[in-house]
Order: sequence, then C-alpha cells, then structure tokens
Amino acid sequence: MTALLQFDRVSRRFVSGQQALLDVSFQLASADFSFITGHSGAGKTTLLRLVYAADRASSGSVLFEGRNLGRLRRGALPTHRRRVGVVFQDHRLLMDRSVYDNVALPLLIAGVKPSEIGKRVRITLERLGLGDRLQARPGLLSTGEQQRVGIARAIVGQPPLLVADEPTGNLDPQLAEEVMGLLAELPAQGTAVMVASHDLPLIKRMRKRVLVLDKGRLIDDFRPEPESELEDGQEDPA
Ligand SMILES: Nc1ncnc2c1ncn2[C@@H]1O[C@H](COP(=O)(O)OP(=O)(O)OP(=O)(O)O)[C@@H](O)[C@H]1O
Repeated sequence: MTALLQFDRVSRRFVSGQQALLDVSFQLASADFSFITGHSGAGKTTLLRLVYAADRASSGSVLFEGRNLGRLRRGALPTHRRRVGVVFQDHRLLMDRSVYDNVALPLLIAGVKPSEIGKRVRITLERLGLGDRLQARPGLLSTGEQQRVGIARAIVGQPPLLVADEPTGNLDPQLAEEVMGLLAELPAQGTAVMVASHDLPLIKRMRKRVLVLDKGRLIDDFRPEPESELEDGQEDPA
C-alpha cells in the first residue's frame, strides 16, 4: 500500500549554507499520528514546510499520496494545500471576522456550496466544543479557544493530513493536554496528524510514534512500548 507521506533521503540546505535537514527518510501511513521532536533549530519547522509545500527539498523526494511535491506545478499548489491542513502556534486567525467566517474561509476558497459550508462549519465547531461561539470575534476568546478555532479551520475540509507546528506552545499545561487530545482523535476520523513539539513530558504521555531530529538528521523513530508506563492496571488502548 502507498504511504500517505514518504520522505526519501530528503535534505534542505539554505543559501546561507545552513543544513536544516540531512538525508531524512520516513513514511507516514494514512490515519497515523506522529510527533516530530528535537532541540530548537533541529529542523522541525523546515520538515513541516516541505509537507505543506511552502518550501522544497534541495535533494531527495517528498511524496504525498504518491505525488512528488518537489515537482508540483504552481497551479497544483491550491489543490495540495486543501489536502494538508496546517495549524500554527500563533493560530493566524482573522481577528476582524467571526469564528464562523474564519472556519468557513477554506471551504469558500475551495468553492464548496454555501449550504454545505454552513453544515460543515457547524459540525466541525461543535466537535471542538465551540458550537456556541460561532459569531464571536477570535479576539474575545481564550487562547485555548483560539487554538481550537485554528484546528477547526485546518480540518473543516476533511484533509487526509494535518500538520501542526508547536500547536500547544502558547498554552498552559492543562490546555496543551486538551488540545493535543483533540488532535489525537483525528486519525480515527480519517485525518493523519504530524505534530512538531519540544514538549517532551506531553509527548511521552501521549504514547504515539515519535520522530526525533538532531541538527537536521532523523536520529530516532519509535513508538512507545505497549504496556510500558501503564498505571492503575489499565489495559493498553493501542
Ligand atoms: N529560511 C531560512 N534561511 C536560512 N536558515 C534557515 C531558514 N529557515 C530555517 N533556517 C535554519 O535551519 C535550521 C532549522 O530550523 P527550523 O526552524 O526548521 O528548526 P526547528 O526545529 O523548527 O526550531 P524551533 O524549535 O526553534 O522552531 C536552523 O538552524 C535555522 O536557523
């Protein structure tokens, strides 16, 4: 079966000479969840930018649904971006528009029928616990709620992949856990997830696959041992 996402010996060197990624290879299956971690400057953001085609590899290939993103024509970019939802640490919401408008925007751009847009926006916001905040301006919401609006906007088009760059970086530990929990539910709904984070305690608690970058190299790729660190005699859900 074709992987949803495949990095094959990917390197990214900037004109400054900075080698942000070096010979990185891994695959992500449909509806999988993985963290990318590593120290500041390890290459996490660079890797995610290649996935949503904001940047291109200097060598090697990034295949998404079998298509080589390094060879994507400019005209094919909007279609690709509809298939990869993106969540940023600083959510990047339109502060002068309502929550509803922010989440509806990607569907409007995609040319989805207005009646369908209303339905999908409502369902998505309800799923994220924001069903009663449709008409609010994002500036009046809490940081955690704003981040959830950002997630709603990224998933409303039901993309096969969601990438999130430090999505909990601005949140207190409890909210961070809550937002990560919401992201962890997405694979069951058909959306694979890649999260860049350096919050090691949180990553450990989530018990998902972890890719570790160090100075641009992928130095580890592991899933937590089943049954390890389980408390209270719980069964391993995986
Ligand atoms: N456009 C650019 N031009 C030159 N160097 C860059 C560029 N973007 C990133 N870099 C460098 O590439 C390396 C990897 O950066 P990247 O932002 O991917 O790391 P990161 O792991 O996301 O770090 P952080 O956790 O601090 O966000 C760093 O040394 C960074 O300074």
